[in-house]
Amino acid sequence: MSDSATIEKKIEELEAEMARTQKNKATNYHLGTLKAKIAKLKSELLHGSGGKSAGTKNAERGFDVTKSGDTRIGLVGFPSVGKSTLLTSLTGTRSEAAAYEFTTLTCIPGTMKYKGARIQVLDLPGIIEGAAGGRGRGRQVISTARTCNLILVVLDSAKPVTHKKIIEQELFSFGIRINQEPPDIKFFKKEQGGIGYQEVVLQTKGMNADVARLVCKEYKISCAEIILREDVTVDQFIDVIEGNRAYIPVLYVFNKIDAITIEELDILDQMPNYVPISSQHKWNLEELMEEIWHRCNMIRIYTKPQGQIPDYDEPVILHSTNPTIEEFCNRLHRGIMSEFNYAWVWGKSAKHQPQRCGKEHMLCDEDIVQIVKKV
Ligand SMILES: Nc1nc2c(ncn2[C@@H]2O[C@H](COP(=O)(O)OP(=O)(O)OP(=O)(O)O)[C@@H](O)[C@H]2O)c(=O)[nH]1
Ligand SMILES: [K+]
Ligand SMILES: [Mg+2]
Repeated sequence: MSDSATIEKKIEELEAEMARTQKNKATNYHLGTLKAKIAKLKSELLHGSGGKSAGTKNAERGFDVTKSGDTRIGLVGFPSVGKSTLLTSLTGTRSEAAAYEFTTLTCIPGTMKYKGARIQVLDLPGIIEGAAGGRGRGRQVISTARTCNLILVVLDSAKPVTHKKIIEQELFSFGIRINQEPPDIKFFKKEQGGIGYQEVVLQTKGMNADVARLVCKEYKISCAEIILREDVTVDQFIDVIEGNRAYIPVLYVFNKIDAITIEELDILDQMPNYVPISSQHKWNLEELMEEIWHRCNMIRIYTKPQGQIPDYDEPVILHSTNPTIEEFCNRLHRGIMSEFNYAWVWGKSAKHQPQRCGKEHMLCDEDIVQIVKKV
């Protein structure tokens, strides 16, 4: 048996053992150890023993496409669901589309402009079950997906919904955590002093000091400080120890709605996080772009040169994770910060119109900013 087959067999055995083990207080520790063992083996399967996590090793590179624009989104899905047709509809960049599977064999980038933002869209080869484990170009596809700010999981409306689960599983096993925030856990290794464990919030999902120690033991960590600041699962704790998880929002795109009945469409329409479209007929693309805009968490800042009206055509795009004046200046052009004195701000973030602000001030969508330089 090959190495990977041996590991897969071990994982299967452990998973079977987990399924047999009743969930209760007495088995909690045992389940924690099993989970840690499985996580470790899976990581070994993906990255070879030594078990370093996804994305760090050179061998684990995605397609070599330079990042451009204000944000990056990736099209991930089974073959022939219409990813390339969608890229062409959204960006105007032609990516070959055809009725046979695996038409696209590499990553094709395009750019779509929306609300003044330049959004890089990556068309990717189709993936199938087992992609993360090394089938086809799957690993390269998912490595590339890890570099995106948003993943569009493209589905064929007429195909079984199990496809969605399979794609999610593939992303998951490559360390991508979809539509969830990184858990609020502080974890760092120390030179000595054993395992320090603190709960800031009452734990109700299986975590406690003993489970934490058992999991650490599995990872051969003997000295570390652990502070749980929210109610977390053992899996979330393992994610933090493994490190290198990518927390990425996902939007589900149901394509080819022209091929289903109105009744079927009504059902799809009620699902959260879904946008039904037809990329071929360009149906509902406006709603899709609006949803993309929301999930990319971008904000538009208009610049106002002294004595002139603001430039509404070319907003500066910031990510709402870091919407400071300093970031705005750096986006305008490097070097501006050395001349920065203060800024006038109009809009939602200003307490009065305009407000005089320093570089730490947090901006809101559609604020107007005028930079005043040192004299
Ligand atoms: N009816 C219908 N067919 C579509 C739609 N979008 C794409 N197609 C068709 O579906 C087939 C596959 O489209 P592609 O764009 O090549 O799909 P893909 O996901 O890029 O496929 P791979 O690159 O092979 O993974 C083509 O025959 C398209 O014309 C749609 O909205 N409705
Ligand atoms: K195709
Ligand atoms: Mg394609």
